[in-house]
Amino acid sequence: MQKILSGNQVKSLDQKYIEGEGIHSYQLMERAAMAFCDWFVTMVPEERSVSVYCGTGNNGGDGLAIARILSQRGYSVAVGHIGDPEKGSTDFQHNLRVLPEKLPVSTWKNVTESDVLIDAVFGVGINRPLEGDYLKLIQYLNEKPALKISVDMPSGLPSDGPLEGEVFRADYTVSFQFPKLSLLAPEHAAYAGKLIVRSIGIGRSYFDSFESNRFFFSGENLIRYHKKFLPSSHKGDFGRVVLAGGSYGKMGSIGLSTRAALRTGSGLVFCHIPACGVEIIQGSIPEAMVLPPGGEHEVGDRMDTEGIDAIGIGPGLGKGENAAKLVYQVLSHYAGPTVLDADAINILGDNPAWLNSLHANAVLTPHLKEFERLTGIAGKNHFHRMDLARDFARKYSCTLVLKGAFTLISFPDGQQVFNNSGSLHMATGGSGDVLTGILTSFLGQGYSMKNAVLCGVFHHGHAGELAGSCRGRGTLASDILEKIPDSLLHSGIE
Ligand SMILES: NC(=O)C1=CN([C@@H]2O[C@H](COP(=O)(O)OP(=O)(O)OC[C@H]3O[C@@H](n4cnc5c(N)ncnc54)[C@H](OP(=O)(O)O)[C@@H]3O)[C@@H](O)[C@H]2O)[C@@H](O)CC1
Ligand SMILES: [K+]
Repeated sequence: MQKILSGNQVKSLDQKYIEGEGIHSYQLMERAAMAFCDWFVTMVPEERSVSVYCGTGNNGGDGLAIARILSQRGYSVAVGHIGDPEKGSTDFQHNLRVLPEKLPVSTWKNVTESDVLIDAVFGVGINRPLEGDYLKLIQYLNEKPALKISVDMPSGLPSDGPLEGEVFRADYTVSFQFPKLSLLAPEHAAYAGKLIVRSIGIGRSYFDSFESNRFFFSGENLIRYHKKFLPSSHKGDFGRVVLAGGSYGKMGSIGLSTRAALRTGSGLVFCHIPACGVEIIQGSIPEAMVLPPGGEHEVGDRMDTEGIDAIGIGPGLGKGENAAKLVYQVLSHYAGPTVLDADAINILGDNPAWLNSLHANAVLTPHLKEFERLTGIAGKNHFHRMDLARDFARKYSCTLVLKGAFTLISFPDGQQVFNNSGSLHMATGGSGDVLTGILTSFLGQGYSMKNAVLCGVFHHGHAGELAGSCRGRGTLASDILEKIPDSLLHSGIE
């Protein structure tokens, strides 16, 4: 996992690395520019004209190096600068000196129209809202219909906090080494565009001395977090799990969780559902078993948890009297791994005193709205929500999975992990029910909470990407769960 540092820490990290490796700072800048260009050439055909807009700090220095490399690779490139080049940073000036003579350089106002705009005005050094000429430049660029790409950060966006004022609206942001925190906030997605993270070769050991409890997870070494099974393993070893939920008219949700648990490899999957759902579930999922139903249209108010390895509760549950009693029973009488989702979370929000029954084996999977109902606090922005999520997991010693683009996992020890898998096509009804089934399955198979959640959230997103690449906007939650086995196989999990 990659540690996320603040914008202020970036400078010291770079300094430490440069000293540690005995290289010059312009060499690190060259690597950043090279990483950008290696990605760029896979995206943009050579016939497209390119303008690079450069500030006079190191972000602008990156921009100049990018302009040089792209021109060497056959693109027609122009540079537009803003600010006084004479007062530019040392590495900006170095890159200005080594620009090829044929490459046109002028103030930004004199650059002609081109197909692609590269924004290298400000990176992590931004420390106040844009004004004057800088504001005019960004407003002018935002009006252009060209393909827009930001270097490290969209100019105007602070690296670790909410935006104030105008920001460059990128289609893509190529961020170096790790994503800067504010690129992960949903409210900044319209400025960051699609996030690309490229390594500039700074080894993990250089991050050790920097304080940060936030990490970015792209599924690297995923196999390490998975449990190994033996050829002699039998279905009991793969866990006995219960998915509890469903109500009249909402049986599909618990069906999706159940199928997802089966596709994730659970040995035995039981459903605790109302009587009205028995035929539906048994007819559609022959591999699942149904526990004796409690109510006609609603779940029973308790269930037998003897010999059960994990419980997932909430999808389609409703908020009736039995449903609430069942949530209470599971929380207060079952100490095993428990996934609480959807209406189970809403019920907890209505009964805040029950939160004290949460425990280290419990994981909650709210989306933003459910999280708001759970805490009773409407986060001011995503930075506030990140803190609220961290504090919630610490306070109740549980794990919290805040769903969305870059799903945020908060562990009881204060660590937070942003997940990098997933696609926009997962914003469809039932997608969350699939996650509940996956998490319940891994927990039932005996994974630790941390490993179950990292693997579960990653594969859920990856299965969503695979489904989205076949079905696009027509992706259904059932398409996502059908791709779980492919995602597992892709990571080398048999
Ligand atoms: N070796 C490295 O460090 C590497 C760094 N790399 C690259 O460097 C980038 C960071 O570079 P940077 O630190 O020079 O900051 P940058 O964002 O270019 O800003 C420059 C200056 O602008 C000023 N300023 C701020 N806000 C302003 C405003 N609203 N309006 C007007 N001026 C404003 C402020 O100076 P001030 O005015 O406060 O004195 C600030 O210092 C990083 O994102 C990555 O792209 C990579 O090459 C890898 C190696
Ligand atoms: K930039």
